Amino acid sequence: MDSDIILKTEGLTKHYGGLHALEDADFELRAGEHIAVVGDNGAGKSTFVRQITGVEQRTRGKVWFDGKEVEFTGPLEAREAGIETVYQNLALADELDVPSNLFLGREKILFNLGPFSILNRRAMRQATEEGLKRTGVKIQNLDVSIRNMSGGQRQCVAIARSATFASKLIIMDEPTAALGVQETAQVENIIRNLKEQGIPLILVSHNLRQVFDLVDRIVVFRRGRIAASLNAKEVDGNDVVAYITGVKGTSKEESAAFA
Ligand SMILES: Nc1ncnc2c1ncn2[C@@H]1O[C@H](COP(=O)(O)OP(=O)(O)OP(=O)(O)O)[C@@H](O)[C@H]1O
Repeated sequence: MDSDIILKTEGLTKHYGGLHALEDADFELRAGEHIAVVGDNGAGKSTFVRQITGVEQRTRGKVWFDGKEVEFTGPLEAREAGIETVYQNLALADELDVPSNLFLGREKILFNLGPFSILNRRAMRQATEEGLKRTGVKIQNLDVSIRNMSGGQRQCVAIARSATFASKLIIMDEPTAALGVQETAQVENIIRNLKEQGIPLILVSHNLRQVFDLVDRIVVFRRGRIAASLNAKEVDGNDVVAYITGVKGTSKEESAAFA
């Protein structure tokens, strides 16, 4: 396989009983590339993400990541391999402060005494500050518990967490769907920062303005299939909408079937 390719899927398919949510998806992501995954509601975008991140087991197909064929049995395995995922509904611990949330599940240990281990809070705080600086996330007070933060601030913590640990790939599924204008801009800046650092990204988004602002390539899903893979510089919003709705990229047989 071309060593420039970070992630590749071939014939990736997921059926839920008789429902063909994802069918034969061939997808490639290259080093440093930012790709948007777009499509109508129910087109199969999130299903595609879940098969890559080990959240579900695929029906068939192959996945290669970082030069190896992979079959993650759970999300932790994908994370350990270097894939960080940010979902719209966040997995943050309400009662904990920002550093503790950033290090949830991978705490820095000062003395390893099993369940009585002593956490290295200073090292965690320092790493948190570095991570936030690197990702451009501004959080006034790191000691405040997540419960007292706005939706946007929480989302920024989740994104900072993935950006801090992301070694090889970040996947964001609708990261700004629930955010206000300012918070959306902050998340978009983090994404630009990741691009500068050369960290590849898959961004699932319904926001075409955002997509054109941020990514190199746009992959359109329609009825569980990849309908197009477009260079963002060579197309406009009308082209993308035409693929999303099936005006373009639909075979004659499919048009006839749905006529
Ligand atoms: N766990 C599941 N069990 C059964 N059907 C499912 C399951 N998850 C998704 N589906 C179905 O699979 C299809 C694809 O759903 P998916 O969530 O991947 O779409 P999507 O493109 O992410 O849509 P949205 O933009 O609305 O999030 C839909 O018809 C959905 O109802």
